[in-house]
Amino acid sequence: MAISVWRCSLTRVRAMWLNKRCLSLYNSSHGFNETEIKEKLANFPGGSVDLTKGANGIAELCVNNSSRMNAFTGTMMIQLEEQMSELESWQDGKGLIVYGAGNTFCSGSDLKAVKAISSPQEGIMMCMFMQNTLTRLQRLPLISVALVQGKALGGGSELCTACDFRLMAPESEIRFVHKQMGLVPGWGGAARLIHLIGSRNAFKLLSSTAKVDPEYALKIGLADEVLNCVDDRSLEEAHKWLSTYTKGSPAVNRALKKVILSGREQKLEDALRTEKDIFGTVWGGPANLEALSKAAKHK
Ligand SMILES: CC[C@H](C(=O)O)C(=O)SCCNC(=O)CCNC(=O)[C@H](O)C(C)(C)COP(=O)(O)OP(=O)(O)OC[C@H]1O[C@@H](n2cnc3c(N)ncnc32)[C@H](O)[C@@H]1OP(=O)(O)O
Repeated sequence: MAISVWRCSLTRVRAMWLNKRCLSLYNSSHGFNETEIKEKLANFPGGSVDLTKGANGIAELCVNNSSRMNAFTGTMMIQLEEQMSELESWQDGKGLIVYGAGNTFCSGSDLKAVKAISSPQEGIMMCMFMQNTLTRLQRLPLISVALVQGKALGGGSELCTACDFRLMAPESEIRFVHKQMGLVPGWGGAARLIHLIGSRNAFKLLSSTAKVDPEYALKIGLADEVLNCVDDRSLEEAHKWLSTYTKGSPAVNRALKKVILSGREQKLEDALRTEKDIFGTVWGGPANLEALSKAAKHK
């Protein structure tokens, strides 16, 4: 009995490890040493990244370092990565809301930590670590939405581009300030921004470091909705907005996200084949059989 439990958990750990390797961009073959960068990041503590998984299949991920406008310390970067593993294996999950504590979103990486990680080699390691994590966020089998209140700056603006959708509260702003810091985005924000708003608009935002307010974000397709509320009520509003898209069973929602991801990331022929495979996982499944038994009419 004990041996079979041990074997089972070993298989689960191995599956999680393989899953993570598949979903990430960089591994040891790219010169990436995750253990080394995690040891380095652990030297910069403070704040937390808190995950709450709701019984309705919607999780909330809170970037929480309010005395520093929710800047990412080293330990928060590690926690964000760990929360991705938790969400990847959440079979009942359908949606995710990413938001910041204390009515602001996130002011990027903690400048105190960044100063201490100033060699290009270490910078690249941190960049690979965060690209891996944000790529895993983007590839979660959940519909993800960033709730931007207050400011999303630097790495914070990059974080919000890793979600499927962005909701902006009144008076909020998204700002790619990297150029003013003598940098370019490094957490994958430039590549994702181009996909979202096209290279001309992305070029303008990155080179001007302009503040993007909710109305302009909506106009260029960076935001999906401008909310009416601020404070705690905006989280409620975000739940309501997301619920329009997460109706139905977790299995169908997750399958839907997978076909969107393959269409987004793969060549057309490969995406079509993936779509066929995913279709096979829901055809004749419980949700499909239930809908057929009701002889649904879509009036
Ligand atoms: C690839 C990502 C990229 C990288 O790491 O390579 C980055 O993300 S670089 C970081 C980009 N972010 C910034 O440069 C933000 C700098 N901060 C500001 O511009 C302002 O603080 C602002 C606009 C976020 C807020 O201004 P406001 O006047 O409303 O508040 P305070 O300035 O008084 O801020 C309160 C408190 O928070 C500390 N703070 C804010 N941001 C950071 C940060 N990124 N790292 C560390 N600490 C931060 C700020 O210093 C204040 O603390 P205090 O002890 O009172 O000085």
